[in-house]
Amino acid sequence: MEVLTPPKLRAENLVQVFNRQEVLHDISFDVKDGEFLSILGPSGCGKTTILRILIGLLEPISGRIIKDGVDITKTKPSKRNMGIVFQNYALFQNMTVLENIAYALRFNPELRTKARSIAEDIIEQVGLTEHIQKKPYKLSGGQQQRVAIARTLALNPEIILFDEPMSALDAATRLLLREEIKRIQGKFRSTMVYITHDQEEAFALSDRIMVMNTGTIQQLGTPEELIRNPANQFVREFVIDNLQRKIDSLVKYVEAGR
Ligand SMILES: Nc1ncnc2c1ncn2[C@@H]1O[C@H](COP(=O)(O)OP(=O)(O)OP(=O)(O)O)[C@@H](O)[C@H]1O
Repeated sequence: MEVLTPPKLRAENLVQVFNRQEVLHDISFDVKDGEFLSILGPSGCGKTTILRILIGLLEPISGRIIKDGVDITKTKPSKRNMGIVFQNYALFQNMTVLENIAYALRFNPELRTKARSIAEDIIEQVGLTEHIQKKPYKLSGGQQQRVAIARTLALNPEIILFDEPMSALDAATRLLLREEIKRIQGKFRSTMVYITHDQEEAFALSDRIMVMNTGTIQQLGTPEELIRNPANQFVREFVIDNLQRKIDSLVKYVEAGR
């Protein structure tokens, strides 16, 4: 007999209003344990608002957040066992890489006594050992973002949320960091929710993609389902046509070099 376990995370009928404008219209979705789910959509469609509600920085006007079957809608962010990686890294510039990570651990009673060794271990795992005593401003954008990811991983959260973590980086660094995130997910098996407006990034990283526009879910499916069976005109244009244009320009570029 199949045992029904609740999803790792469930958003139920979320509604959000800013300045009397409804920006999220009855949003419901599940994230499975160990899944990499991207939320993909154009600027202003409500992606960051969903993320802020998931982590507890914002209370929805109505709707619930359920983690492992437990209602956490009113639980403080620090008690949700979730981590977040922001687009601007949010590192302390006056602290070294090691101090940045160890500092995050100081607030966790179970981890604080082992802060230094946990920090050193995680820094090694993301390949930053040679930079361990450097201040963030001495590092490239990609390296700084790896420090921010390491800091989140060090706290061993069950769920990691990413808010457009690559948007400040150049194309080559984005590719490298994308590989790094994929590797980290394979290794740590954490559940990840990743916000992006970049179709290629969502397709490269995700088990499933939730496509949004103007505060509504347009489609939620695997990359293959989206390609084979786009739910509507918006998904066709925003996702499929954009990807096709990228492929076409790549082909032209390669042919021009022959
Ligand atoms: N604190 C706020 N006060 C007023 N309006 C807000 C606030 N936060 C977001 N909004 C509005 O809510 C809508 C959704 O914003 P949100 O930041 O969630 O979109 P997004 O998809 O993450 O966009 P982007 O990719 O540009 O960050 C937008 O119209 C935005 O202007």
